[in-house]
Amino acid sequence: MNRLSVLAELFREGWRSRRALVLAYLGVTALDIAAVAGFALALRSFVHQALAHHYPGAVPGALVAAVCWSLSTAGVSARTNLVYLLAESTGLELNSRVLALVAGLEDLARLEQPEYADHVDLVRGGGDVIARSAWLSVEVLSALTRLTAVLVVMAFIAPPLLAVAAGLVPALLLSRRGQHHIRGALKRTAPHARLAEHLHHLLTEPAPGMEIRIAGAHETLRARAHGAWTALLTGQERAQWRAAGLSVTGWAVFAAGNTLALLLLVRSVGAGDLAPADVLVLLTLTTTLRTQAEGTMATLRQAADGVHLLESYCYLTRVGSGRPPGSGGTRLPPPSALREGIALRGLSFGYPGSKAPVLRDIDLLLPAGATVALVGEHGAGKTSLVKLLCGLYEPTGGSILVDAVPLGRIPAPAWWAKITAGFQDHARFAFLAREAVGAGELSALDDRERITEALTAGGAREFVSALPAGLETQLGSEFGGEELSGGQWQRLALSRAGMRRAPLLCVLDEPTASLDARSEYELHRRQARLARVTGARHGTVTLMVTHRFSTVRMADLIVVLSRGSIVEQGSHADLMAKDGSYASMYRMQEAGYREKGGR
Ligand SMILES: Nc1ncnc2c1ncn2[C@@H]1O[C@H](COP(=O)(O)OP(=O)(O)OP(=O)(O)O)[C@@H](O)[C@H]1O
Repeated sequence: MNRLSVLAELFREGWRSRRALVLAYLGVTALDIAAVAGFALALRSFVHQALAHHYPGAVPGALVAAVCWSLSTAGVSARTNLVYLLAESTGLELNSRVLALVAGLEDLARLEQPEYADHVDLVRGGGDVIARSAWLSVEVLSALTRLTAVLVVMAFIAPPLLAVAAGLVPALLLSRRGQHHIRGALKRTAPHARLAEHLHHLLTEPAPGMEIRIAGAHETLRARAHGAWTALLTGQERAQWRAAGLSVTGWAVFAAGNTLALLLLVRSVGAGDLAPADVLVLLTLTTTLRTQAEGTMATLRQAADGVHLLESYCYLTRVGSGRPPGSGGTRLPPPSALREGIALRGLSFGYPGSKAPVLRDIDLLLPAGATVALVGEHGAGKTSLVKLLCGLYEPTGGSILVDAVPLGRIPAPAWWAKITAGFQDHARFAFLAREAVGAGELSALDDRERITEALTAGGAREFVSALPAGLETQLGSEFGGEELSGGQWQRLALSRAGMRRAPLLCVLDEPTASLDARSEYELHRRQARLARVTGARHGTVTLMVTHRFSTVRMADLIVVLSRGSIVEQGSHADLMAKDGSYASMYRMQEAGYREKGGR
C-alpha cells in the first residue's frame, strides 16, 4: 500500500462510519472559503462607501463583512473539533489494523528484524495521529483555497500585488523541506527510542526490578537510558534547528515580497492608479493573508507530524502478515490425523542477522502416535527446532513434511489449529481464570466441562476451585484480580495446552520448569496417559523438551541434540546400551539425585 491508497482508504472509512461528520466538515470548510472571499469584497465595498461619505450605502458592506468574519472565526474552531472527532474514529480502525497485521504475522523472524521492529514501534498506538494527519491534509487544501481567494481579490484590485503570492511559494516549500528533515531524524533515531523504551520498562516494572535492585544496576541502567534519550533528542534537535532555519528563510522571502508590494502600492497611489480606499483594503487583506499563510504552515506542520507514521503503516501493510514470497506453492490443508508422522529432511536454520546456523542437516522422523523427548545442552537448538515444527519460523534449508505434505504448503493458521503447546516462557493471561484456560481453544471458551477437564490434566483444578469466584475469578493484580505464583501460572498454561481435542502435534517445551519434582512427575504421568490416547486416536506426536531425565526416559524416542546437530537417537534402553553422551548425562543426573537423597 502507498501513502495515497492509505489516505483514500482512511477517507472511505470516515465516509462509511462517520458520514454526518464528513458532511459537516465539508460544509463548514466550503462556508469558510466563501466567508474569506466575502469578507474581502464586503470590506472593499464598505471602505469605498464610507470614505465617499455614503454612510447608508456602507451599511450592507459592513454587515456582510462582520458576518463573514464571525463565520470564519467560528469555522476555525468547528473544523478543529470535527477533524479531532474524525481522526479519533478512523484512527481507532487503523490501530486495530496494525494489531491485526503484527499479531497475525506468520513468520516470527520478521519481528526480529530491526527495520520491522522500528516501524512497529513508530506506529504503535499512533492510528489517531495518522488519521489526524490525513484529515489535516484536507485542511491544508482548504487553507490553500482560502489563501487563493484572498489573493484573487487582491490581484483584482491591484494586479502587481501578486508579488506577495510569489513570496508565499518559497515560504511553503521551505517549510515542507524542514518537515522532511524532521521525519528523517525520527526514522534515524528510532533505535535510540527503542533502547530508551526497553530500559524504561526494565527500570519501572516489578519483575526485572527485583534483579536490578539486588544487582545494584539501576544507576548504570538509568544512565544508559539517559544516554539513549539524549542521543534521541540530539538527533531530533538538529533536525528541528534545520527546519526552523528553513522556515525563517521562507518567511524572510515572504516579508521581502510584502515590502515590494507596499512599494508598488505607494507608486500606484502616487501615479493616481489606486484610490486611497483600495490602499486601506489592501493593507487589511495583506494582514489577513499573513494570518492565513501562518495558519496554513501550522496545519502543514501538524499534518507532517503523522506522515512518518503513515510511512511506517504503509511499510507494515506492504510487508503484510503472510509468509515471504517463494514459500508458497499450492496451499494444502493439514491432515485430520497423522499416519506416518512428521519428517525433517536435511533441515537447517539460522536466525535473521545471525552468521552461524543454529540447526544443521537435521534428518529425523517423529513417528505418528509417539512421545519424543528432545535433550541436549543449553543452546543446543531444542527450542529453535520446536519453533520450526510449530511453523513460527521458516527453515533456511531442507524441509518439514507432515505425512509427506511440506509444512510450508500448509497455511500457518491451519497448522497452528492442529497444535497444542506449553512453553517455559508461557503467557500470563490476566483474564478470568476460565478465559485464561479457554484461550487454548476459543470455540470452547464457555465450555466449563472441557475447561475443568483441561485444568485436571494441567494439575490446576485444585487451586482454581479455591479461588474466590472459582473459574470466574479475575487474575492479575494489575487488574485488581488474584495474583498467582509462578508454578500456578505455569499450570494454567499447561491446562490451556490441554484444551484442544485432536491435535497432530503436542509440544511441551520445558513447561514444568517452575514446578517441584513431585508435581512434575505427576504431571508427566498424566501427560503420558493423554499422549497415548491422542496418539492412538489421531496419531498425535508429543514432543517434550526437558532437562529432567526421569521424564525423558518415559519417551518412545529420545533425540540428543548438540550444537545444532543430532548426535544420538533411540529409546532409553538403546541409548543406555550405546553408552554415549545420553548415557553419561543420564548417569550424571541420577548420581546427583542419589547424592541429594543420601544427604
Ligand atoms: N531469537 C533469536 N535470535 C537469534 N539467536 C537466537 C534466538 N533464539 C535463540 N538463538 C540462538 O540459537 C541457539 C539455540 O537456542 P535454543 O533456544 O534453540 O537452544 P536450547 O537448546 O533450547 O537451549 P536451552 O536448553 O537453554 O533452552 C543459541 O545459540 C541462541 O543464542
